[in-house]
Amino acid sequence: MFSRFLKDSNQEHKQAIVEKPTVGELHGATDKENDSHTSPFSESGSSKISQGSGDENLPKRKIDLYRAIVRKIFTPLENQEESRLAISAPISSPSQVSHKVHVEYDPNSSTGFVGLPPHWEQLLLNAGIGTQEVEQYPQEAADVLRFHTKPNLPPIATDDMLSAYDDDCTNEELSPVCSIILQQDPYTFYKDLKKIGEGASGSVYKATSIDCPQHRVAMKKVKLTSQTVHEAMETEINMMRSIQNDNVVRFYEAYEWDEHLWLVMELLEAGSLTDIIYFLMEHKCYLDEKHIAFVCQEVLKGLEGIHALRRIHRDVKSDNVLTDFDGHMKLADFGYCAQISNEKLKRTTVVGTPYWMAPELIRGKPYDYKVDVWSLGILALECAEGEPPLLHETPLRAMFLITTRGPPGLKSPDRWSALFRDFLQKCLQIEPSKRASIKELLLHPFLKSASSRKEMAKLIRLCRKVPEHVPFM
Ligand SMILES: Nc1ncnc2c1ncn2[C@@H]1O[C@H](COP(=O)(O)OP(=O)(O)OP(=O)(O)O)[C@@H](O)[C@H]1O
Repeated sequence: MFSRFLKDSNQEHKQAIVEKPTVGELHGATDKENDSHTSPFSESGSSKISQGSGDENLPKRKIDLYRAIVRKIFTPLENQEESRLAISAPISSPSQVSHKVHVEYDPNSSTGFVGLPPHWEQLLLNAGIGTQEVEQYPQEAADVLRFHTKPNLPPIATDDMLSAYDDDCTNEELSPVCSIILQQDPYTFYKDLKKIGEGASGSVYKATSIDCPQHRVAMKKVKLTSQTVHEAMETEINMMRSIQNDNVVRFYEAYEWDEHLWLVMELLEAGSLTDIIYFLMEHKCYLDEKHIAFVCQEVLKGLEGIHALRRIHRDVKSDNVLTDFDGHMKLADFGYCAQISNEKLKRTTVVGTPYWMAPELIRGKPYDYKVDVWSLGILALECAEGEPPLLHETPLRAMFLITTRGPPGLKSPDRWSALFRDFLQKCLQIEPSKRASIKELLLHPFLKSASSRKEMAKLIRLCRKVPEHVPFM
């Protein structure tokens, strides 16, 4: 879901995380002192390393930057003749970057160097990634640039890395998706459409079945502007319809009509977890640990169902956790979901927000189910602090920091239980093999502190201003 990304880019909710009362203290809370807003990563917070030069320093800074890149990213070519070749795009994958892009120093050129793709230079500068950082982490800089400029997701890990779910895998063949897309006008079956959300690809409406008025649904309407859009929707439909899990939004049917595709699904009328988190932030409040444990438990159960089908969600974040007024939490948005058995992923769509992304994904390494575990850890931090780490950074710099710093953590760890800290630490391991599996996390003692669904429903109703005794219609 891109809506928040757009909002974030516009800096609309750039507020420092403050020490806030818990949900239990929502009423009558006293203001507490703000945390100093340090980087959630190690001591060298981003503010300390960002290159703060003004415009007057730009030419020098640019040349320094190029020099760093020439020296470190593009390994010197042994063949002198070859190294004299200037500009030879296109940009290749990072592992071959030195073979495809040759750069040489030219004191007569306005910038100092030739051969560096200009948009790379501009991207680094705009993102505030400084010379020293590039020098220190040349390969990471190359990786994030490659990912940012050519955001094909890296290949999924090969089968021998995926033993975790082999036994209970039910990777059944699905009927072709086109056979379940009805070529009919959805208005024949649904009425009272009311817009409830807007996504990157279209709008989402709630609606009522004409035949069965108790049956209320959510309908995502996407304009079929190209074959790519059609294929992306087919992927989403295919993923959704194959997963029957209480913690995954249910797919009902799809219609193709009048150059639009309509995806009809279960209605989660209380909106996204982001809405709950934002409401609490507006009231200088955050989720209690028991509510965070509940969220983690529900997301883990959803992921367990997805992974059992050898699929990876790849976009776990609060925007994609939908809620209802009975306290249910379900994973939504399968636009990025991937089927493990596909040896090479063919997606070419621009990748969404990077703040929840696992380091191996950004670095273009083969990856597996553990990317969802990392994102769950970021989601838990988001619940605790109102937003994911690095949200104040540009996406490119955030990606760079995710790959170069140690795992993110809580801003004020002392305020949280040892069990929660341990849970986070198990999710947020840089090395995927050291990261806990979904099964291990489902057994983690932190989840024993989870609130009941009823308590969660109470909080959701409070945040959405729906009285407890009123059944929601
Ligand atoms: N099943 C649903 N029930 C209730 N609300 C929903 C449902 N699905 C989506 N929404 C709401 O509609 C909004 C947009 O959803 P959508 O999935 O289109 O977002 P997106 O991920 O940004 O878009 P896209 O998939 O096109 O990238 C969500 O933020 C959510 O609040």
